[in-house]
This record gives sequence, C-alpha cells and structure tokens, in this order.
Amino acid sequence: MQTKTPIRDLQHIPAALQPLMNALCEVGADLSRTIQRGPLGGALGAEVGANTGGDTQKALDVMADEAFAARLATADVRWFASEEQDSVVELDPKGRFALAIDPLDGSSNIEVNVSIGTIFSIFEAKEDGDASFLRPAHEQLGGGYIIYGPQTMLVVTFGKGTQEYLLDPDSKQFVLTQEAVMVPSSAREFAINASNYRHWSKPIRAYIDDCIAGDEGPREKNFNMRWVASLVAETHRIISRGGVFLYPADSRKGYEKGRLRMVYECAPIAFVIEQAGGSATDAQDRILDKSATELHARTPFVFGSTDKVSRVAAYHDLPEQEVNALFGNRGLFRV
Ligand SMILES: O=P(O)(O)OC[C@H]1O[C@](O)(COP(=O)(O)O)[C@@H](O)[C@@H]1O
Ligand SMILES: [Mg+2]
Ligand SMILES: [Mg+2]
Repeated sequence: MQTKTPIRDLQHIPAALQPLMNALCEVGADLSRTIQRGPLGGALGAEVGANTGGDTQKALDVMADEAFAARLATADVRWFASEEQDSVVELDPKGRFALAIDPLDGSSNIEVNVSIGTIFSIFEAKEDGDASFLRPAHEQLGGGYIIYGPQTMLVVTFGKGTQEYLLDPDSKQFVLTQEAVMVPSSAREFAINASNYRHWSKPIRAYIDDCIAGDEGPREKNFNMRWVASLVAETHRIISRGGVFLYPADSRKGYEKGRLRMVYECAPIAFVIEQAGGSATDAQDRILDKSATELHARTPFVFGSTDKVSRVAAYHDLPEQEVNALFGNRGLFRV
C-alpha cells in the first residue's frame, strides 16, 4: 500500500523540492491541530522570552520553530534561518537547500482566535550560511505561506504561477484547490496600521489621506480599510479579493525601515504576490530586486494589486507642494 504524503497533489512542485515541501506541510498540519485545540493543549500564547529583534516570544513561536527545525533536518535542508534564532543553523551538511522561516506569523493573534501563519523562503544552499540568504530575493527557488484560519491552506510559488492547497481535515492531506491564483485588481481596500499616522512620511500620509477622503477627494471614490495584524492573513485576503497592504518606514525608534523582515517575511510574500500578477515594493523599489544586508534586516513593505502599489510609489515622486497640499487641493491625482 502506498503511504500518504502530506501534500496529495505534487505536480506543481519541482521533484527536488518535494521532500522539503512535504516536511513543511507535515509540521504545518500538526501545528494546525495544535492551534485548533488552543488552550486544551496548554498556554500557547504565554510569553516565554524575546528574540533577536526584541519581539516577545510566545510558547507557540518557540514550539513551531523547534518543530520545523527538527523535521527539516531530514528534508535536504542545509541552512535553516528562523525569526526565532539569532543566526543561521546548519541542519544537514549534505543538504541542497537553504530555508528561511517565520515559524509563527501574527503572534499577537494567538490568544484571540484570529488567523495566523507560517512564512517560508527557499534558496539553493551556498557554502556559507549567511550568503545563502543575503542575496537578491529574485533568486528564491520557492516561497509561500501556510495560513491557520477557519481553513488551513498552503499558498506557494516556485516561479511558475502561484498555487493554493487546502488541508482536508478528513484525509489530513493538502489538496490542490487553485493552479493559478491571481490577485484581483478591482478591490478598493487598503490595509495599514493607522495608529501610526503621525509617524509616517508625507507621501504615505498623502496617499492614505486621499483614500480616506473618498468620493470627496482627488480619487473621487470611496475606500474600505482593514488591519488584522497578521501579515499572512492580510496577504491571503489580498490574494483572494485584491487591495493594497502597507507597512511603511516611520519615525519611531526602530521603525526607520518599517517592521517587517526582508528574508523570511517580505521576500517570500513578494514572490507569491508577483507570481499571482500583483506587485511588491519597499514603497518605491521592487522587493525582489533587493538583498537583505543581514539576516533579521527590516524593510518597508507595500504589496497588492499592481495599480495600487504603483500609485503609492508615484506619491513619492510628487513635488513637495503637492504632497503638502490638503487633499482637496491635490491636483495631480484627480481621476
Ligand atoms: O502590531 P503591528 O505594528 O500592527 O504589526 C503587525 C505586523 O507584525 C507581525 O505580527 C509581525 O510578525 P510576527 O508575529 O512574526 O512577529 C505581522 O504579521 C503583522 O503584519
Ligand atoms: Mg511575522
Ligand atoms: Mg513570527
């Protein structure tokens, strides 16, 4: 009898990466169950320490990190880089790949029963651990996320479109549900943590001011706003119904380059979004053309429908007097 693989439909996954992807999904399915059991399995949201970035580590962050590292050690992975570890770890000296991971994204939502996720990025391993990750993001072989929500899903790209899989709770396998995910271009929706308004740069404020001004402003139409505080959940909404996400740089100490991490958050999400027909920038320049300078480096991040991402960049090219103008007087973007 053939044994069941964690992913049922393997046809879009390059053969060399199938062991790695099956390992990721095996742990993802286990985590999904742990998350569903919530407090029945212990205090998943209990604070247990802090990581290199100074973020609080919760029990589930550490549990997820350990589970992925243990399982990936036998999945052809040489270098393992995690949000929860200070530096790159060598798992298998003979492994062909380097994998960067945010084992648990959206930690602040663990206790409140809101969608959280795992984000991962795959490169060919180099001799040096750091050099395997500090390279142009377009060199990724694969990137994606698992979302633990009402449904658990895998969304992934290997450079030939973006595919979506659903974890079937009956068979416990990830089943292919979409072969070519496309970001819809129609949504009038933006996602940003608006509590940071006073810390933003003028172009970001101007862009958001004009969205909020709705049909009375230069855009002459109304917009809706969302903020889940789970990057994976925001990505999944944008992949499903369009819109734009912004986590810009701001003037708070430690947020000079925004909050999100280039290697294991922004690079893989950018890859998934571009392969689904959308765009991803640092507010001006394409993320996939950039390289992280260090493992835990942050970058401003804007992604979603291409027209919206381009418009955010265009606000950065406005003459000073246009950016400063109250929305009612900003002429260049009148539709
Ligand atoms: O609390 P803020 O500043 O709005 O930040 C929310 C962002 O932080 C994150 O939770 C950071 O990820 P982690 O939970 O992996 O640290 C993102 O998922 C989310 O987009
Ligand atoms: Mg994260
Ligand atoms: Mg995390």
